Amino acid sequence: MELLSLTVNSNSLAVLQALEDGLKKADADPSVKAVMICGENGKFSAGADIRGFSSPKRHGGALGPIVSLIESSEKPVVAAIEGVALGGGLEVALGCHYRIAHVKAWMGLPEVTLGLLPGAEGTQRLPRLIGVPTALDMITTGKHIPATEALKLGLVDEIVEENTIEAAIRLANKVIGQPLGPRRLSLKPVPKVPNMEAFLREAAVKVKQQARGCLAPELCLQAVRAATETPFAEGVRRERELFRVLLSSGQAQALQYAFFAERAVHRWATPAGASWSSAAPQPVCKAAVIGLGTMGRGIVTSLVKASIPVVALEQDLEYLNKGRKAVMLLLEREAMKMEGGAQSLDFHNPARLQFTVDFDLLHDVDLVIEAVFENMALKKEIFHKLSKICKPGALLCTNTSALNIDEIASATSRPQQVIGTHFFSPAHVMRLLEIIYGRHTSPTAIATAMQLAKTLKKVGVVVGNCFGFVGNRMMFPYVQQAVFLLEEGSRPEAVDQVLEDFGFKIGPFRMSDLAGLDVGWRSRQGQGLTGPSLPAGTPARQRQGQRYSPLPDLLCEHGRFGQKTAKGWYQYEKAGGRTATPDPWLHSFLSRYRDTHGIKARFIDQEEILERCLFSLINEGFAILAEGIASGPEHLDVIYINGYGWPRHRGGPMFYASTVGLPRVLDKLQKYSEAHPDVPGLRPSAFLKKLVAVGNPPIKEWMSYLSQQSSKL
Ligand SMILES: CCCCCCCCCCCCC[C@H](O)CC(=O)SCCNC(=O)CCNC(=O)[C@H](O)C(C)(C)COP(=O)(O)OP(=O)(O)OC[C@H]1O[C@@H](n2cnc3c(N)ncnc32)[C@H](O)[C@@H]1OP(=O)(O)O
Repeated sequence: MELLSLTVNSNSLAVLQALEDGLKKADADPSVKAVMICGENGKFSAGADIRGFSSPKRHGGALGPIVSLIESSEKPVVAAIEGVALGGGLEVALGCHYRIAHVKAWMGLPEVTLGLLPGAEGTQRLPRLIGVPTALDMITTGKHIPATEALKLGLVDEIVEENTIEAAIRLANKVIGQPLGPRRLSLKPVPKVPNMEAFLREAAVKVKQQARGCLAPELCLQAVRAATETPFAEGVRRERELFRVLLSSGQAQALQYAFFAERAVHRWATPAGASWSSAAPQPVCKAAVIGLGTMGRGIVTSLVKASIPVVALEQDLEYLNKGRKAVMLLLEREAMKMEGGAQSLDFHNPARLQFTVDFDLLHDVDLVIEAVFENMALKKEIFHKLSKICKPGALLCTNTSALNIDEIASATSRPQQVIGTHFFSPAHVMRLLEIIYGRHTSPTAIATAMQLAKTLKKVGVVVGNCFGFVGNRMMFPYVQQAVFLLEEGSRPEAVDQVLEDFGFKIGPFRMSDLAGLDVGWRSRQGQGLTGPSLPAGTPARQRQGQRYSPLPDLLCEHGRFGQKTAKGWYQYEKAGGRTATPDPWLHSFLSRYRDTHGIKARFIDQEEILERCLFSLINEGFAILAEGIASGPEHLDVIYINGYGWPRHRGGPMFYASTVGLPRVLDKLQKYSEAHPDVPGLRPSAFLKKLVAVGNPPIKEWMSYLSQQSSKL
């Protein structure tokens, strides 16, 4: 026997044991001259079993000593990397003396995205191999890189287009007898960077800024710093120490929950019994987008990037030309980020992207996404037209953030093919796609929309039809509380600061200025909450017996729409400016408003701001679950992480509630509700009360406490 081949697919304990046994056997057998390590089924390894980290039987630090064992082998060890080599998988490869990869393989150390750091000596070996700046970037972002880039960085020795294993065996045979010392990464010095200390200091500031309260990137940096300051063995000790800190942090649990939640939402189901397991998607070979406003432009860009031919339609030539210019600009920018540039997207080819004002050109598309503004009458008119023009079987999607899917579907002769696809702005960037089924939507339509999400590299989450669906419905009470807090004595910058310190990318007032206050104003006018249709004599701060704040309406009446008018909850340097500055005008406006309404301003502490905003949002989440609008808390959490800037390291609002403890959430809601009896959003939901009454079960058991009958769908 000249060569021993070992397979290492997932780093389960059994695989690790087999790896150790194999290596020891190879070392002891004089007929073995070299060792090749590969994966099974075309994949090297996706790293440690993530579920193992939360298992009570977890086996701490099991992989590092095996990587050392590989490296210290007296016989050359070659890694044959196919598919992926991630996390512990790449660390195993780093212990090998040579690495050879298939051209289509991907590599990375994504532990940071799970709230951890590479815990099998990867933070010490990678900087020695590819240098500190690149290693630090890979370790603190967790990004996956293609084999071609890995070759350029020196992470692999060779890439092949054909059989990786045969190529690895050839390489192993070639290097038999060559000295192994220079191939052992633990013996290499870390390549020098001019002024390493200044480099690391600057990197630490950047990492901290980007982490927004997430611990793992900072500790990753500390581990890499140890590689630059201490001998290998000391660095490994430091890596283990930091790994243990992260492993026991709540953040790692939240991030690992988020990892599995994003995969769980693929397995969608509706209360009527339709599900991913029995529904098959229809192919989408050609699509159309109606409306080239902000949303339509992003959606067209997304489709073109996913290589789906698109017909883009506007109401007249003026709007069409404006939309075309904007789409072309977006596509040029996207193409510049891609390897093949504009050619790879081929968007100047009319077979790939066609602009028109002629509805008849939609006769052969497989899917239409209507993205006109939020006006029910207009949407119904368009859907009526579509059901006459589009071929039978074409999926008719509406991009709406709140409107009733059933009412839109009622304008067509084929409601089973009508579905809501709620994109988030900018639609070519944001990962979330909320997919809303109506009363008549077919399982095939849902499966096709989910497949579309995957093709567009988005996370599709299937939800039921109600005002605001899941995301915006939970957002309403959150924003409402934020505004009530201003009435009672707080300021926009104070509220935003608390929520940004919690980890939100942007607080509710900065968000409102960015989105435009006029959007909500139009919607409230449509609902008769403000504007000319409001009955005379309606109290300023009450609607249907409930507390209402006219503050956002008053700002709109003053022409303060946010960034676009240079004034909103903040002031900006110019119309369209991005730098929010607290506005003295707004502060005195708030004082006058309180005086007018006889409100005595009080100091509101950070705890109250956080709890009233977050717990009212969470409370709505429990109501949504109880109504069967979403099939589990993970769905709500995935929506919030990917669409609303919720800090991923807090796992989403429902996971966060589970970490705070449901009894505490309930207690606080009860307290705030007693203080504000005219605010239904603070009244604890029946489902939350039930979960507390049954003893605060773990999040994965929540749905089992809902009886079938409680679902309204
Ligand atoms: C080591 C012994 C185990 C005991 C633990 C004790 C720990 C102490 C030892 C410390 C050593 C540290 C070692 C190391 O530094 C730490 C790690 O390696 S952490 C893991 C790092 N790896 C990753 O983050 C990869 C995660 N996976 C992915 O990115 C993707 O899944 C993929 C591999 C790129 C494939 O993508 P897709 O083709 O799109 O497929 P899916 O994503 O849908 O996945 C399919 C299916 O597989 C499940 N899965 C994937 N990877 C893992 C994994 N590493 N552990 C567990 N499960 C995994 C995924 O959840 C899907 O299943 P589903 O959820 O749908 O049922």
